[in-house]
Amino acid sequence: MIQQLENGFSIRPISLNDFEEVKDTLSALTVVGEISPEIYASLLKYWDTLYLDDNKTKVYNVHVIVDSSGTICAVGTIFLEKKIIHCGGIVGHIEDISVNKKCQGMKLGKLLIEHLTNVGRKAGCYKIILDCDVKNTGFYEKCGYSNAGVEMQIRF
Ligand SMILES: CC(=O)SCCNC(=O)CCNC(=O)[C@H](O)C(C)(C)COP(=O)(O)OP(=O)(O)OC[C@H]1O[C@@H](n2cnc3c(N)ncnc32)[C@H](O)[C@@H]1OP(=O)(O)O
Repeated sequence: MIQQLENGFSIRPISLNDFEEVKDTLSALTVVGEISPEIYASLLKYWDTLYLDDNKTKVYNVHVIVDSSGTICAVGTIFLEKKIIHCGGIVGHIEDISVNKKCQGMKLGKLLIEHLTNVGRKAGCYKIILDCDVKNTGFYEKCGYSNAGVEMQIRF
């Protein structure tokens, strides 16, 4: 399931061996904190158990962009939520988008969003949504997204 992108980059689902590089790449987004290789492995195993009704489309699609040497440059997720409304429709949630600091500004973020959006479109999503900081709205607009409201949260 490796897909070639431009300039020697490619995109593929996350794998067990990606542990350290994915943590490093996610640190451009937020504090990753303590997570053991065992918990990482069980998370990947859990994601591998969840499929939509077609038994082919994964609910959790966590994908990485790698360069020609195989080094991870970006990571991002689309989670596919099956709903009651819209006739049992599917909403895609784009989450945890992070481009390694060394690779920012090289259009990898845009390629990643386009790829994940395509995963959602192919799965039959009637919409794809995401939360982001105001400073990133310009980036998502360049990816075809538009402002659709306000994020609310309660933190524990
Ligand atoms: C749902 C979520 O996870 S939101 C969290 C997003 N992630 C983060 O904030 C983590 C740290 N930042 C990053 O990982 C990256 O900088 C990202 C994901 C915001 C952008 O990825 P990059 O690879 O650096 O951006 P990319 O090179 O693809 O830029 C595509 C276009 O968007 C523009 N752009 C990039 N970032 C921004 C921004 N913050 N504001 C406005 N425009 C932007 C670029 O100039 C480019 O425009 P162009 O096509 O006209 O030349």
